[in-house]
Amino acid sequence: MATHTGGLTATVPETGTAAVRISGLVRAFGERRVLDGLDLSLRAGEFVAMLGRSGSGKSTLLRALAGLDHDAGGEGELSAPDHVSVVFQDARLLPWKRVLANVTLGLSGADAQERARTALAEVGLAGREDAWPVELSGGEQQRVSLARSLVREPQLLLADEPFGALDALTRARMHTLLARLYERHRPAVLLVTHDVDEAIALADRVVVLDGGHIAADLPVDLAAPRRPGTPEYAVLRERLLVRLGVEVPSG
Ligand SMILES: Nc1ncnc2c1ncn2[C@@H]1O[C@H](COP(=O)(O)OP(=O)(O)OP(=O)(O)O)[C@@H](O)[C@H]1O
Repeated sequence: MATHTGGLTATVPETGTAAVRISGLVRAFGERRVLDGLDLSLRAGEFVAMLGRSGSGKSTLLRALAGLDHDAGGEGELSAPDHVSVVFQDARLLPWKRVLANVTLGLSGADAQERARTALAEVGLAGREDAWPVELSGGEQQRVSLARSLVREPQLLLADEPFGALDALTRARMHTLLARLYERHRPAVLLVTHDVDEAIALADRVVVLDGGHIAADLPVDLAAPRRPGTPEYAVLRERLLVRLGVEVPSG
């Protein structure tokens, strides 16, 4: 199956090995080519974190992958699975629906409610099904958003700075939760983050978007648990920071 949007070709992968295949992707706003011949592939079940300076085009890429960029008339090829789910920085829950109804929204099947309850239990929110979104903390709302995504068993989970608005302690808890959910469900994940440590903690590979293309693509070959403080961790962290244009003090 293939759909065409302007010059951009979107297709469903033919094999189970590649969840995402992007080749020569161009996305321009006016004269400005935000994505400029971008190539990127994700294997099925692979967890990739994407870093990049503000305005480098990370959200633009995610929107294209999620099929949300209706004006995309760029060049290149983009191939993504049928079942894609997106988690944003804000949970985007419908305030007039209770928690369970937010998770079941758009779900079909007689067991939709039961699946939603299971997903809520997985993110630690059993018993909060009847709460209104406004009654939940930011971290709890983001957990509902994760449950809403995972109950759909996506082949590809796109996450756009999902923990960026949370405090450090809640963020650390969310890392543990996401790692556990990933192990259980095994979607391919593309996580956009500004946090180098978050990228190293969670991903199999970290890519840096710069100048409209993937400027660095580094595997995270660190033994678990990945703790800051080991020489290998420090080397990878520094390479990424340098690639992001952050001055790293020597010595
Ligand atoms: N609809 C649009 N119209 C015009 N310009 C846009 C549009 N969407 C994005 N851009 C521009 O494209 C560039 C990349 O934006 P994008 O949101 O993808 O960056 P980002 O890397 O996600 O940034 P941040 O890390 O700050 O969230 C920015 O300069 C932005 O102004």
